[in-house]
Amino acid sequence: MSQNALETGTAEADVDTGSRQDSDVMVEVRNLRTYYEGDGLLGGTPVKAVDGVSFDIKRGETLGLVGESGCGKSTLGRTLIQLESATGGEIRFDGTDITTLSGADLKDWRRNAQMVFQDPDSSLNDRMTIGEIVREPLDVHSWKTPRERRQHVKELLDTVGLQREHYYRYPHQFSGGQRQRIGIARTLTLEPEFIVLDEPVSALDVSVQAEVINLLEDLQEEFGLTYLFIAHDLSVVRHICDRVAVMYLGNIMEIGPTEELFSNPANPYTHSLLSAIPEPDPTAHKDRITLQGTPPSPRFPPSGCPFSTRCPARIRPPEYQDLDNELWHQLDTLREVLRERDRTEKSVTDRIRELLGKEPHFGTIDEIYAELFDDQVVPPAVEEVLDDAAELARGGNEQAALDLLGAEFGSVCEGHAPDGADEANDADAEEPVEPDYHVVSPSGRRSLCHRHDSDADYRKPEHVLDDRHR
Ligand SMILES: Nc1ncnc2c1ncn2[C@@H]1O[C@H](COP(=O)(O)OP(=O)(O)OP(=O)(O)O)[C@@H](O)[C@H]1O
Repeated sequence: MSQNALETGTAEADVDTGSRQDSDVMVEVRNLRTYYEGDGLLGGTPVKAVDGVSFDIKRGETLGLVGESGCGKSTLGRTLIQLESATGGEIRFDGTDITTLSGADLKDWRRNAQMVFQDPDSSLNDRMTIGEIVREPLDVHSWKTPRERRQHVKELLDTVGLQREHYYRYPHQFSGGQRQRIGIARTLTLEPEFIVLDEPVSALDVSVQAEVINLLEDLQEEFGLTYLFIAHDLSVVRHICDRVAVMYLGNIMEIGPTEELFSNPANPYTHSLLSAIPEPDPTAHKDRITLQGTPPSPRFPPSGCPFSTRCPARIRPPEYQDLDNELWHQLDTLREVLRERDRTEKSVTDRIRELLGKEPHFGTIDEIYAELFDDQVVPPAVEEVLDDAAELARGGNEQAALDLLGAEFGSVCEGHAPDGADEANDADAEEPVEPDYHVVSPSGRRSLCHRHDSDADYRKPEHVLDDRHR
């Protein structure tokens, strides 16, 4: 935990209010979107890597960013320091919207924000000495005299636990951990205030990871740094981060103080993610939540809540409240299977197969039904819908089958994004609209889920998830 956060004590209580007046806030992100333009083969549909996120980062804190591979963590980190251009929204650093900077202003600002990469080798040129590598940003910015630059670099080598003599050596003469230290020294040359750490220890041996983490913590304290810490390893995140943002399909699903979020998650996606952490005590009872299928393509995100297609706590329509859990799960699986087939058809390979008049290698709808429902007692009302959907699918109209199943078994989760995120994700909106997250704890922790809606009488996510394992 950062010194700053410890000293401010109560500061976390208003951490997610998004108040522009809060002088402790360094970075304000509002309705940020970063899309990668599609290529011609996929009809020019952009990849919505970051799709309308809003959050603050406080000065001196470490904000963790977690989520499955491909959910947009790196893109978000890269956009925050303008290595990627935002498609829309705002990123305010100390009040200045940096998405509007260009030319000399942007170059000047870049000194304040740097990035440490997962693979130090990618940022270390093997033909340059360590001194040259670390000094390069100073040269680019014509910082002071060459002599002062050399002196500064040698001091930095000291600071990151290397030796001054290393100045004249080459990257290949160093171990992975030392190379990451070199990358960190280079990051520090221009005395940035904000650093994006993108999986900074994932590529290192476990024994070295702790050393580099300790170094990052020491540097934060010494220089008053603010970190965005992107990581897969949730135990490292729990150790180092003051707050955590949980990302799914380009959206932030939950954000709040680390310990609280880990010990009492609110969002169904956070529950799922945390349930995958191995339990140190093998006798402890813990149910792993296995999510169905793979995350949807960020080119074709689902309507409504981004997590709706895989959410184990998806809200049911009132008439199916009492349907057997297992059967409900199988109905969800059927929809996911049909969606996957639909999505797969959108791949380049299948488009080509289609053009060549070849059949995709899918099982028939009857085979899928047999696997899913042969062991189930299916009430007549459900059976009727299933029969109609099967008929449509057999006729080659799987999208119509999906629509029918969606109309019958779908719910508010698929109809609307929680709390105004529909508007937040409206790429045509002139002004950024901040999604109105539910505040789920006195600390100001926020979560994006219809089940938190106090106007509706929904059961809490954790109760629904508990039931699934009974
Ligand atoms: N330059 C690019 N052009 C097109 N699509 C991209 C580009 N970079 C990333 N993507 C896509 O954007 C989405 C988000 O990728 P990103 O790397 O930001 O995710 P991530 O959460 O950091 O993943 P990982 O944990 O695997 O690094 C993915 O679908 C990815 O394929």
